[in-house]
Amino acid sequence: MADGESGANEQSTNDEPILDAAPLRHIGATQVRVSGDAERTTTDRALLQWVDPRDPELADRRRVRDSWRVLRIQSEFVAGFDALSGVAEAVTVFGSARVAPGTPEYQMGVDLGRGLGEAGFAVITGGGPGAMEATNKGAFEVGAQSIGLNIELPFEQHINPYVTLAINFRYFFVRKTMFVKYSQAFVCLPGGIGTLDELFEALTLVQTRKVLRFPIVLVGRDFWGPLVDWIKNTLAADGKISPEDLDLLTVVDTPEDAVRVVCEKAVRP
Ligand SMILES: CC(C)=CCNc1ncnc2c1ncn2[C@@H]1O[C@H](COP(=O)(O)O)[C@@H](O)[C@H]1O
Repeated sequence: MADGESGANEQSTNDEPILDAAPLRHIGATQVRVSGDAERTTTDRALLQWVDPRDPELADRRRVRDSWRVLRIQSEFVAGFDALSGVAEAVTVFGSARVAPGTPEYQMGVDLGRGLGEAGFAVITGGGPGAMEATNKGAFEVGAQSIGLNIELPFEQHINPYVTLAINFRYFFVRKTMFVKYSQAFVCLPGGIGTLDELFEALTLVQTRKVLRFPIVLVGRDFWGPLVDWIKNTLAADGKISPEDLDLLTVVDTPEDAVRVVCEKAVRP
């Protein structure tokens, strides 16, 4: 039987509640499911698992499971909408999971969270460590709503302790919808593949005008400059994007500048 399609594996992730939306009141509280099994499956993995359709038993099992899976996906959307419906003005911040506390990059996240919080925004992050934690910390310290949209991962994962509203998602694509739907702007701190994925998803939505007037701010000119140069000198020069698409990104040097750009460009009620 293919990994991720076994009843035992399904059991291990699906007995748990889909999400915990109750506010966390204390630093140190966590609401995320953890597992000591480093190789446990995840719901996303089970969904995307390839199954040999020439094996009639497996193919049949997949057909039935995938049909029912739709209801689980639906319930995750419903629960996410429900938990976040009261969020008024928010900014989503992306950034590396690997930034260590005490470093200048971590401090940049803290300053960004503080600045956004002081400007009246709730802050939404992926709820994980590194830049996510730093940003939630800054928001938390100034009493702003500090939201963490956590994702089930195949290894042990804790939501960071500075989140006041924690939501645990099984499906990446459901979680990504929430990042966009409940914020007025995206700010990207330096990051890796996860951050780039989130940045380019946002860019695509703005470029195709699925999302209107949605500033995307990149903090750290040294880090982001070469990527922006490549976008300009290769993508635009080669006609793969329009020259005006370059205006979709704003690169700044400091968290203070990022907050200023968000305040200038985001649509606020
Ligand atoms: C130590 C470690 C790898 C923990 C991973 N734990 C995570 N928890 C929550 N969101 C995450 C995590 N890893 C990646 N992401 C998502 O991808 C981005 C960071 O990925 P990266 O480090 O740039 O590529 C974040 O904005 C977040 O939304």
